[in-house]
Amino acid sequence: MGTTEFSWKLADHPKLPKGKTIALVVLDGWGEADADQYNCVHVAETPTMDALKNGAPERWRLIRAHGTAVGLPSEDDMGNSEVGHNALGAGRIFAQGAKLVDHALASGKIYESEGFKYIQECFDEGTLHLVGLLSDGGVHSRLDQLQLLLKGASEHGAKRIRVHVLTDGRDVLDGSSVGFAETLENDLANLRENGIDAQVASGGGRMYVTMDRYENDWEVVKRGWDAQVLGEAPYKFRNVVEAVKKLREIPNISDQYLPPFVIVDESGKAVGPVVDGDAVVTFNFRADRMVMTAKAFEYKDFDKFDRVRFPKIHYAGMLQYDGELKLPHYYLVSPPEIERTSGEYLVYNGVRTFACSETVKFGHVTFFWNGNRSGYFDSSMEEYVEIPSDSGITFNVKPKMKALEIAEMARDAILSGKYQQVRVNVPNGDMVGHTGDIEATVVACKATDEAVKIILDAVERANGIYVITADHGNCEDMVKRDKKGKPLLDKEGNIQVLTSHTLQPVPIAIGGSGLPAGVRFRADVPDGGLANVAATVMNLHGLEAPADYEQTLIEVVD
Ligand SMILES: O=C(O)[C@H](O)COP(=O)(O)O
Ligand SMILES: [Mn+2]
Ligand SMILES: [Mn+2]
Repeated sequence: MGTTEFSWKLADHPKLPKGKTIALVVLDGWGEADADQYNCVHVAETPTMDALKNGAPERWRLIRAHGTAVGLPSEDDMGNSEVGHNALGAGRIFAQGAKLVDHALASGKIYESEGFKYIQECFDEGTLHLVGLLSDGGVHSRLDQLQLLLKGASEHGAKRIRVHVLTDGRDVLDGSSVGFAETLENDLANLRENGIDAQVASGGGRMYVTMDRYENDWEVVKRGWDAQVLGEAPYKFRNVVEAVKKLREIPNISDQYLPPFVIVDESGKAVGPVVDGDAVVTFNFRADRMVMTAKAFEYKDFDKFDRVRFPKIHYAGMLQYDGELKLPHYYLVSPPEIERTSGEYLVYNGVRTFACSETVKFGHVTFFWNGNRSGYFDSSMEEYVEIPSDSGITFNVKPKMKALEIAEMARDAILSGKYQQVRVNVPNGDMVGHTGDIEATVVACKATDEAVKIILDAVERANGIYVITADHGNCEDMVKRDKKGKPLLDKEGNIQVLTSHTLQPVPIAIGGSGLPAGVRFRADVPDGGLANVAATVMNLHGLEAPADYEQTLIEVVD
């Protein structure tokens, strides 16, 4: 077999010119669904997006954004930002964390990993702490994986286990945390019957405790640290089911935002603070919302908040969360090796890139886009700008978020003539969609559309090209439905609001005054998905995509 030497240099596209400015816009959580009153894209005034859809059928289409198209275990798995932006940026489909963890647990290989052996060293004398999101959402973690890990760890020598739960209600229905807590309690009771001292030790809602991302608000991580490590929290309960039920009674408190609590014994003492000699595993496989906590557990020098105590522990992540920082050092399952991403190719092929979003999505168009790698490939060729997000609020309060600021930043970057790729994420449809506030989500969709308009106007002025797409669905369907698509009602006859992502496809539109005539979507890639976008964009930059990238969505007809 002959080998050709690897080169970062890409061949020129035979028909498309180099040097065009491309605006690459990802509308977070913006899928395509049938029109009804729970489809906020439909309800909102969205003239710009409507014009793209209704204007040029050969330059607007739908692409797949969930399930196997983005490396998830099954077609029942909704898409999410991590796998979506990984696919968009890398141009290929990688088996993702959810799937890799499934395999490692099923084969037992997880227990042979260096990471597991490292935490196992603490099992004789210390406690094993498992910290993570308690739901079957499959976006950051999965309950069945936690269950297997609990069983496997006890079979591999863990004698004392403490679980620190984060309630969800964002990737799953609000209120479902009670059921997940009951299931977990039941599993831990079974372990206790088998002589393992296993209990829930602390908890809190994922958006208020521990799972912040991109350093938006370290207070969130601190609340988790205080409850999990120090055993201190404003609420104390004897068991997790009671905790979740009682805290949900607080007005305006949902699963996502439960305040931190600790479980105490009959004398009021926390049952599971983390102390010297313990092992800690963060069992989420998804990276973004574990990086900050991983730093708190791992870094000796740390100044983001006062940890009060920094116990000598053995810490491992379910996966390694940041490939560049090698964080954490120990992990139970190797993450997908997402290399040779489109961003890295571009810097070797003379394409200057500008990437921007607000804090809550900033890492999506940088870190996720580049294969879960922080930092620049080449700072002389790239500029990443983060617009600070509002913190300490739920985004239904300010549903316009920073869409306008992001669009203006993109506009200025396009008009500056300094960049050939201007890449942004507009977060509103997703971030407001997750609150379950339908009225606010309609406002979010309108704001998104206005942002797109600003960017398209700049593209026209710069004689550039636009590629408008999304990473997965969310705001286009805000109600839980039965198999026939009919909204499901709860016992009181109210609709069940869907705070999570969806299984819907997402739109992709191309155009702009700089788009050469004759460029259109091919008809022979009907199953195209997010991973086909990278080759498409490379073509629009006048480059052929690497041979192993998923095929381009476009052709040029004479
Ligand atoms: O982390 C979150 O906010 C949700 O679990 C998933 O949303 P995202 O994948 O759009 O970030
Ligand atoms: Mn997203
Ligand atoms: Mn989301």
